Amino acid sequence: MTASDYQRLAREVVDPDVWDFIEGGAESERTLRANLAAFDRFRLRPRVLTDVSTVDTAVSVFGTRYRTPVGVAPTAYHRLVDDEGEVATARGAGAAGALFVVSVFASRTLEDIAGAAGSGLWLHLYWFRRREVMAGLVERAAAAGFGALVLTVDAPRIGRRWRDMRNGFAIGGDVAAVNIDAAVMALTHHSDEGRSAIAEHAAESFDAAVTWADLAWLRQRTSLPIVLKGILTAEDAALAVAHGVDGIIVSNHGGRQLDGAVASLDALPEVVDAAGAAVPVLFDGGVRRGTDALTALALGARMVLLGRPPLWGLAAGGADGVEGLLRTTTEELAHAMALAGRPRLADLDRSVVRARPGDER
Ligand SMILES: Cc1cc2nc3c(=O)[nH]c(=O)nc-3n(C[C@H](O)[C@H](O)[C@H](O)COP(=O)(O)O)c2cc1C
Ligand SMILES: O=C(O)C(=O)c1ccccc1
Repeated sequence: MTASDYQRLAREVVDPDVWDFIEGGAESERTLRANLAAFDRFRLRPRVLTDVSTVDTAVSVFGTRYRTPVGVAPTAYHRLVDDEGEVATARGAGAAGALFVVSVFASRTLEDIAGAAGSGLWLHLYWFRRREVMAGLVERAAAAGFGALVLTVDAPRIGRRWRDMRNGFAIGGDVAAVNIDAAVMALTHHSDEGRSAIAEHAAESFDAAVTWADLAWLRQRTSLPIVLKGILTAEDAALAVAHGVDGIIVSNHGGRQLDGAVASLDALPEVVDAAGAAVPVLFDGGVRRGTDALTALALGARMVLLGRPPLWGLAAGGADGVEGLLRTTTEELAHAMALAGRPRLADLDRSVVRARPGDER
């Protein structure tokens, strides 16, 4: 009935090393915990007698309408938890009318995923040293009907995730990043205790030298909207707008990158203020309930994305599990909107929330 029910069911069926990979964060996992705790420092200010007989959760981004502002964040290798992988996720998200951001490390082809999608898909990219690999992906994404590109900018290298390093975590069996040249991917399958194959692969293949100026290269290659994922400061939000990006995702990568980084929710207001009305600001990190989504939307997010919860849904029940997880969270949001006296997303603004008494800054 709730995300935590899916989490409990998923834990029973997922391999323990894969579970650590999904659930874990970087280093002391302080930012991972902070993402969740941040929501508890806000309280809601309900209004009454506003006619909440119908509640509308529909939202448009880049000209596409979604039935819910709760979408799926990019997460790698869905076949680790379900044989159909991203194809099942796409079916589930489509049935819920939700956005699905497909990871460049998806374990099904972009074309198969697009064939199963019933709602919008965006493609996430890391900046690879081999730019021809990126160029090829950008072309395929456009041909397959993806609606935007999401460039993740908080991972010039992969965070130190002690759980994965202790486990010698590697992508095993017949799971693979099938959209990327096998030669680029070889390292990902080599398991060695004390090291994470994913981190080693990234060190080889990601270009840590990219800067704002390089965005022009990507801009030149596509007419798709470009969204930067992993912005946590007003300074970088202003630079993003100045460099012509079309959207921003406030994110600390689910606490998997810079440990000690600000909780995602705490970064949201300054990014929204710096971006102004210029570009949509989306949000991820720690959203587990409808009231969490309501809080982030009230602080200015156009949409909220879920990282781990859809993987719980997928592991627990395939496409139906993803759909159920998204529907449940959306119903919780609609319920909270009704009880808060704000039946439309356009009614959500900062007057919906206040700091918990004792936590005023
Ligand atoms: C298993 C897993 C894999 C992920 N893979 C990617 C990825 O390939 N690219 C990316 O930008 N973010 C990736 N992320 C981060 C998510 O997109 C998202 O930022 C984060 O999970 C949101 O936090 P939440 O899990 O608290 O909802 C991954 C997260 C998890 C848990
Ligand atoms: O981005 C991540 O969090 C992540 O886990 C990952 C997965 C595969 C390749 C690179 C990073």
